[in-house]
Formats: sequence, structure tokens, C-alpha cells
Amino acid sequence: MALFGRRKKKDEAPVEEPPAPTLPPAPPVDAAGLRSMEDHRAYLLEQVEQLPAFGQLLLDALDLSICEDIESDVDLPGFDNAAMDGYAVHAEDTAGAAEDSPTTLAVVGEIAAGDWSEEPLPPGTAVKIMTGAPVPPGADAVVPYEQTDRGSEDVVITAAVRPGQHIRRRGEDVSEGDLMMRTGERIGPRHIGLLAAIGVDKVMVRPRPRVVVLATGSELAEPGLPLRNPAQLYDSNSYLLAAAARAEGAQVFRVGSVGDDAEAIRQTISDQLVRADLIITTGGVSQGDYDLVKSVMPELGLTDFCQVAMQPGKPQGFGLIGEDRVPMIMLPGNPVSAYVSFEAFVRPVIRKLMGLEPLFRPPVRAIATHLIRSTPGRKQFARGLVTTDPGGRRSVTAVGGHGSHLVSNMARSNALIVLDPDVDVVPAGSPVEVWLLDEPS
Ligand SMILES: Nc1nc2c(c(=O)[nH]1)N[C@H]1C(S)=C(S)[C@@H](COP(=O)(O)OP(=O)(O)OC[C@H]3O[C@@H](n4cnc5c(N)ncnc54)[C@H](O)[C@@H]3O)O[C@H]1N2
Ligand code: MOO
Repeated sequence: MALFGRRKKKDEAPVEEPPAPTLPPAPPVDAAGLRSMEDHRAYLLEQVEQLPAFGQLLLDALDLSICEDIESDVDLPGFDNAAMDGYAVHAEDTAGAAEDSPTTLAVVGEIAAGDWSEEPLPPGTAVKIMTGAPVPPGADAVVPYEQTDRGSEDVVITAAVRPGQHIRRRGEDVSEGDLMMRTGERIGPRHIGLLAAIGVDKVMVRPRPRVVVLATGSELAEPGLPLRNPAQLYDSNSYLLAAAARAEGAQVFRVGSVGDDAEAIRQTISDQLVRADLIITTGGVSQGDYDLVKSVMPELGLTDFCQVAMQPGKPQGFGLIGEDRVPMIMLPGNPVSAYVSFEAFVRPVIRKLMGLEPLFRPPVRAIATHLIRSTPGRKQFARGLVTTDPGGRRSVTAVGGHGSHLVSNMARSNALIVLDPDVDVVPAGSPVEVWLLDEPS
């Protein structure tokens, strides 16, 4: 019988539509409708996952984050060895030796770096030894060439040595089982040297996230090209954020700028999804008639636009875009707002994708050199210049005004002065929280 003619069986359960996917419930807002910076940051971090780990050759792991704890399988040094070119001796055989009362010992051979012998050194004798060569059993000191006549059959020694002198002891640097690197640390050149020294040639790391950076705005021109009219300005945001993301370790694709055109934005973002672990845009997230990012992006994925209780950086957007739900952070267009938002939200997200710890810049204290005013109700991020006196005491001076278009002040700063929403003024001489922007981590 034709399907439509059949009666539905009584016990057949109705087919349920799967619920439409949504973002997790948004964090609460305050009386002014603003979300706290900390809540927004946690909300973004909750929705991005670390990139999968892979095995990488040691040298190519430079700047990546390690995702395993590495313990040493060996001692360093691996054996007692000579710290100087000279003669391995029993220290007691040199007792009393001096320029005017030298001691003479018979030389029984020579040990070069890389030679291995378990032959003990007979008392009353010496063996020539080169820096790094293993000290033979029984010998407990090395007399440097400079305190001898460099003899081959016999050696005349003109200075006494103490037991242990000029010997580098097995395990004095690293003992087997010592922790060399901890999960989440970034691998720098000195770590590469250490890991090679303990014989490691490959490590488990997380890849550099592929970060696509795009500015929006019809007023934007590409640096290097002429401005088409006096109301145009150069796109600095895509350069600033691309550089900041690269400095953090991301592989960056700077797409440049796209005009305030819904179709162009839709098309450009859709085209970039294939090569992105994260997309960052600037502009178009406020209240303006041409703020199209905010209106277009909900068509391409799950989005969240909100206002954050911070100054600058109030309008913010986030999305999981396309079928693969690529994270996208939509920052405000004012350059200082974009940069502060990068520090507050994008940097921690990049670090999470990379598996780097800690996610946030460690807050440190500095003494305000002058009175600093804030905007109550919003967390204030003022640009600051931190100096450190010889005693390690940090002071901070605000650089320029609050305007989020002031890029020259931003370039002169090396810190963000962070004032909580309940602070309206910081007297000169008081401690304030600062984020040091040039500290490697
Ligand atoms: N009526 C309201 N207007 C605005 C509000 C508001 O709450 N109500 N918020 C203000 C705040 S705060 C910010 S921040 C900005 C953010 O606006 P958009 O994200 O929509 O950014 P745009 O309007 O596109 O640009 C703002 C500003 O920045 C310049 N800009 C943009 N992109 C770049 C770039 N790539 N390089 C250099 N400069 C750029 C742009 O020319 C504008 O001057 O909204 C306020 N307005
Ligand atoms: O909050 Mo907007 O980001 O001040 O300039």
C-alpha cells in the first residue's frame, strides 16, 4: 500500500527534530547591560579547544608549546670529567707542590674526550687528560697544564690541587629523573639545547594556530597605496593584529581590508574558513548604519555580540562560523580598542589553541608616578610606560590620553595600566596593576 494510505502505528514515536545548535548561555550582565571582561574572556575560552598534538623534530619545535612533561633519562654530566686540559692525579700526591718545591709524577698515558677506560690510576702517577675526558677511577683532581712543565714521560707539578679540583661531577647539572620541561611551556632556544643535551630528538607539541586577520571598513586604504580621498585612512589594525598574533606564535594570514559591503564580507569570510583555526576581524561591531559584521555574521554561524564593561574595547563579537565551527573574534575598529581587545581576549585564545600556559599575562604592580583618572563602571586599560629602578621597583606613567584612536601613544607604551571598574582615581604614589606587553612568556 502507498505510504500515505497507511495508518500510523499507535506506538510509533514522533520523529523529533534535533535542536538547533546554539552557543552556550551567555554570561550575565550588570545594571548597565555590560558583561565583565573576565566573564567574556572565560566565555570565549570555554568555546575553543587546544589544537591536536603531534610529534615534531626538536629544532622545528622552536617557539611551540610542549605538551608533555619531559624527565631526563640521563645524568649530566654523564660521568666525572676534567674541567681543564692537564693531568689527572691523586690530589694527595701533589701535597706541598709549589714553584720552589715542585713534585714529579710518572705519566702513565693520555685520555682524550670520548676515550673510555676503567683502568684505575695507580697512586704516585699522573695521566694526561683533556677537557671533557673521563677522569679514571682513583684520580680525584686535575692539575692544569699551566701548573706543570707539560712533560710526557714525567710531569713536574708546581702547585698542589685539592680533592675534586677541576673535576665536573657526574649528575651535578641534571640527575636522571629530573623534570626538564613542563606541559604548556614554550620551547625556546635554551630549551632546545637542554633537550638535545639529554638526548631528545623529537617532542610532542601543538601546532601554530592558523590565524586569519581581516579589517573591515570602506574608509580603509592599504599602506603603500595613495588615499583615494581625504576621508580615507590606512588600515593599521590588520597589520597591528597580524603582528601581535605572530609575536604570540601564530601562523598568520593577513587578508587586509574589505569594504562595508555585506556580500564582500560574507564571501571573504567564507573563503577564509578553510585555512583558519581562528579568524580575527576589526570594525563593524558597534551601532553604526554600516556596521555590517554584526548583521552578516549570524548568517554564517553561531554568534554572540555584546558590550563589555571595559574602556576601550566595549563592543565585542564572537562566533563559531561555518560547518567546522571555526572560532571568530570580532573586535571593535578603533585601533587602541582593537589592540586592548587582542590583549584581553585574542591572546589568551591563541595561547589556549597552542596549549601555552599561563593563558593570561601575570598582573604585576607598579607605582603610579602621577594621579590617574578612570571611567567608573568599566575596567580601564590605559597605555603606560613602566620603568624599573636598579632596586627592581617598578613605576608607571600613563602615556597620552584615553582616546582609542591614539596610535602614537600606544606605540610608545610598554604596558597596560589596568584599573578595576570600581576605581575612579588612583593617587600619585599608589600601586596599580599593569600588564607588561613586552615580557616574553
Ligand atoms: N552610537 C554609538 N557609537 C559608537 C559606540 C556606541 O556604543 N554607540 N561605540 C563606540 C566604540 S566604544 C567603539 S570602540 C567603536 C567601534 O566601532 P566599530 O567596531 O563598528 O568600528 P568602526 O566604526 O568600523 O571604526 C571605528 C573607528 O576605527 C577606525 N578604524 C576601523 N578600522 C580600522 C583599521 N583597520 N585601521 C585603522 N583604523 C580603523 C575607523 O575609521 C573609525 O574611526 O564605535 C564607537 N561608536
Ligand atoms: O570602547 Mo571603544 O572600544 O572605547 O573605543
